[in-house]
Amino acid sequence: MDISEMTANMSLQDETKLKKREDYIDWQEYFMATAFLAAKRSKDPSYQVGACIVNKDNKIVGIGYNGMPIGCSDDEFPWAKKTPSPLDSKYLYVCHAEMNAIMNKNSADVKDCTIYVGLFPCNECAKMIIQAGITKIYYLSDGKGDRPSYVASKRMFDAAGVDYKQYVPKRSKIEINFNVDWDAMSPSK
Ligand SMILES: O=c1ccn([C@H]2C[C@H](O)[C@@H](COP(=O)(O)O)O2)c(=O)[nH]1
Ligand SMILES: [Zn+2]
Repeated sequence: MDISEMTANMSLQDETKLKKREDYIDWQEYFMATAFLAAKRSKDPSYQVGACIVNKDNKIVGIGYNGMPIGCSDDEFPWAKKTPSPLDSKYLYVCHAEMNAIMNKNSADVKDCTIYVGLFPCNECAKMIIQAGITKIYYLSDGKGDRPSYVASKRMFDAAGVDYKQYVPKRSKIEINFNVDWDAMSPSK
């Protein structure tokens, strides 16, 4: 056997020793990160909320973020909170992330699905979640939890048997780096 054959055999042995990566993101990290990525599309200057709906097969069936309805320009409709007239604040117009995720569904329905959200759902979203048949919620923050709207959400979820759990992330951030050196990733190099 010459040296080139030996080297070829060595690398073949090395190849067979290759194990799967260990630092991959798990399903929950993937779904919550997807919700957070969607939130980055939001134009709301105060709260960017994302939602990701997942079925029993771990397939994503809907994604949404808080934004103005179709045809209602992000530049023309208001983003203000406190205004003399309610017509000049965002509240009468903005579609919430959960509602958009449900409306954007790519499956016949979202029955028995799980929704991942950055912020605990408000009462209006709670109604939509219940009516859509979603049975589980993972939320990251319950930051507005003491407000009546959020107390009402919990009351409705408890009555309707919708399970809600705070998602505790394993890591504080997941980075997306578009600057990948694909050649350096090849194990044969
Ligand atoms: O369940 C919810 C609750 C709120 N949002 C969105 C709606 C708004 O764009 C912001 C909240 O703005 P505030 O001025 O802090 O009330 O968050 C949502 O998408 N889902
Ligand atoms: Zn809402």
